[in-house]
Amino acid sequence: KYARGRPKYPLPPAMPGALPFVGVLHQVLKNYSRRWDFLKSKAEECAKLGGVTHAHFGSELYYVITDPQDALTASNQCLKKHYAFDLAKIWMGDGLVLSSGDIWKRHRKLLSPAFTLPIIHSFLDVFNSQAKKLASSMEPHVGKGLFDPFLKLKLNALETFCVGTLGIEALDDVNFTEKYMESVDDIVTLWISRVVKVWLLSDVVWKLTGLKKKEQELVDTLHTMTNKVLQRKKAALKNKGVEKVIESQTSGIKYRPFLDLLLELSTNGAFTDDEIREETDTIIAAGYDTTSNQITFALLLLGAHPEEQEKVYEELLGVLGPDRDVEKDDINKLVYTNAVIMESLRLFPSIPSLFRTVETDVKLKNYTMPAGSYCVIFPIAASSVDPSWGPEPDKFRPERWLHGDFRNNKEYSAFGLGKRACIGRTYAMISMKVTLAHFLREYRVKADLSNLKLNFDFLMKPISGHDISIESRRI
Ligand code: HEM
Repeated sequence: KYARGRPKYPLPPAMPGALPFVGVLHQVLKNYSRRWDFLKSKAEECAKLGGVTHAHFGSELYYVITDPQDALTASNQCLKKHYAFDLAKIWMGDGLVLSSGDIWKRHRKLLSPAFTLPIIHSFLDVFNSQAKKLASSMEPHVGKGLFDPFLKLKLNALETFCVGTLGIEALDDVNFTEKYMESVDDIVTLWISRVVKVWLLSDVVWKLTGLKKKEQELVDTLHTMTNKVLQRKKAALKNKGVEKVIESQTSGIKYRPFLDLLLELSTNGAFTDDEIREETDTIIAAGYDTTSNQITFALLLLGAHPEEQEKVYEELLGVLGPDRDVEKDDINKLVYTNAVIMESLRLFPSIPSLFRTVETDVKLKNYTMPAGSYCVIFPIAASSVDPSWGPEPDKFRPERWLHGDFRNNKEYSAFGLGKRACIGRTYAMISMKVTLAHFLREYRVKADLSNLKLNFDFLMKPISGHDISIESRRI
């Protein structure tokens, strides 16, 4: 209490269950293996207490925010990430997700042209062929009972990235995606244990436990892999010339894949070689796990809601017929499919909370957060207890997206809020629609949500009970 000093401004209600000295530290440790249930219950309690609460984590002051207007203010005013994200700098440096201040502003401006709608439309060939590849890889499971589709979905999303966004024409190392994915999973697990088991935050302890060495080995593996890709790409561009553009067959749009654009920026001197590697690692890491995770949630929800699944199927047949690829004019016609994805993002947001540092005093509607505190913004996690989402906010009802009049910004909040909102939102939405379009025309999915268990590292993930079964639609 002494270390915390007297609060500079009146505090919002305390988060229930906080103890005088440790704040909510004991709860965080106790709920280590159920981190998502814990955070969600805190978000719901916060919503019931008016949308802003406070808690101490040791001597640190945290504001928990669920109120939509305050969430937007905090997202826009507190652009610096929480210090826990600095752990990942050893891997992603000052890539877009981790950087702040002028570096973030400059990189965001330079990278935004790579994520516009015409560029994403030009990836449709890759999205369609990858979605068909995914659907046929599921064939051996038809009629064979429950299986876990998660790994295949993840590998497929990572491969889609490599081929489409990065523009790597051939992956000669067939284990590239597996190796990359395993190393990412291992390093994230290390960091989460370091943040939650606070004694590991000491560099000395981190080194003594041997975990620092393990971390460095994983980072080296990831850097070596990205550097290899970059060198190969550079050599190819040197031979063909930087001006080379690819023409998409589906959209007819000429485009320059993400890596080519980055390398072009480096020839202009806008990015150094290190910055290019950092941004490449960042975009891959931020993109493949999120989309495959979200597709898993959408399949589980549809598997547990056969009526809604039939409505998606009917829409897909109506717009695309039984076999046709998704073309750019189809995307806006898949209204119900879109609603299903949005509803899955609302109920199971892959990134449910934004952790930020308060650098200068920030005025919310009823409270002021002092510089030096932190905020945890839940743009959507309390929606299951929020009546403004319409009837039965805790239930899967895609219809709410067809005629909902939600408060401003809400429909996008699963992709973050304000200036730092997800740069890959359009990529994610279109690639998920294409994946579902091929998968659901091929198979009828069944799932049981009652055993679903989730956990939360940097993403909210299904850890058990997410098996599905599939039957062919073609018989
Ligand atoms: C379902 C899929 C996705 C979801 C739910 C999602 C969600 C989010 C959220 C909530 C944020 C804000 C994080 C914060 O403010 O702390 C974010 C940021 C970001 N996302 Fe996504 N994302 C998805 C897919 C993608 C894809 C496909 C890409 C890349 C192609 C991507 C790249 C990024 C990047 C680079 C940032 C950092 C932006 C910045 O700080 O300026 N995301 N995402």
